[in-house]
Amino acid sequence: MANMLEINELSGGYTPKKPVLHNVSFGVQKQEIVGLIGLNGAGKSTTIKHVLGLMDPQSGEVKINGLRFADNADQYRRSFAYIPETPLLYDELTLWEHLELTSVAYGIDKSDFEQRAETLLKEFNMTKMKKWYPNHFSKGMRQKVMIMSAFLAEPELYVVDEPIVGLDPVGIQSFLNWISEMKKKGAGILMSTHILATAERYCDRFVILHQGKVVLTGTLDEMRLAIGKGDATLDDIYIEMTKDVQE
Ligand SMILES: Nc1ncnc2c1ncn2[C@@H]1O[C@H](COP(=O)(O)OP(=O)(O)OP(=O)(O)O)[C@@H](O)[C@H]1O
Repeated sequence: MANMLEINELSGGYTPKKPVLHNVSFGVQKQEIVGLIGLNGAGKSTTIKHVLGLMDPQSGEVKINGLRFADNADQYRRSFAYIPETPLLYDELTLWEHLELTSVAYGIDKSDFEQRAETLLKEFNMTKMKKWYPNHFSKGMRQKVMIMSAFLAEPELYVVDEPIVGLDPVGIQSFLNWISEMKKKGAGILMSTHILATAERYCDRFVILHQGKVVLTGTLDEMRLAIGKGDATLDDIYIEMTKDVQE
């Protein structure tokens, strides 16, 4: 199956003289969750910034459905939703207004919007906070606004950076159920996380980044085969791969 998100030989970073990413290549297909994992500073967020179109590749390319950000920024942006690690909210907008803003940005019609928004508010236990402003939200509630906004858009691709840190166990379960449901409906998901036990259960494939390079990629079984340890957990594989490169 063709990749929906395609990263080809991407090198990039914050200054041209010192790239952070070196020839990174991987893809995300429809109906799969790909876990992007690596140590602090490995380059996960930098990869995500390139996918979002916030940074230009120094070489190589990033395409969503065959389109680069530079080809058509509006169309490119509308094909994905991003759930950031740190929630970014507007102090002067209520929770409901945040959701409305998302629906306008993604061109969702009013009746679809209202039905989806009410369902999400119920799922994430936020119905009674509909008219609240962000300064009354806890950290987890702020994160839920970002999550609900992304799910409201129902994009083809979800780009998710550490989504469950700060959520309570019920919120985590709602997030994981919903993301699995979106996958079943055809979405592709790129998820960066340090929570390996969850990644192992929910991701179909993994990309292990180390020092800005892809050091291993594949399903859990493919990675086990690659390191020659048939019963390795994702933790074991991760430690093995980052240890090898450090030596
Ligand atoms: N704004 C920036 N300007 C310059 N260098 C940066 C900037 N942000 C990150 N870096 C550098 O890029 C490299 C990769 O960082 P990145 O944030 O992509 O890592 P990460 O894998 O997301 O780490 P973490 O798990 O800690 O979030 C690091 O060496 C970091 O110091």
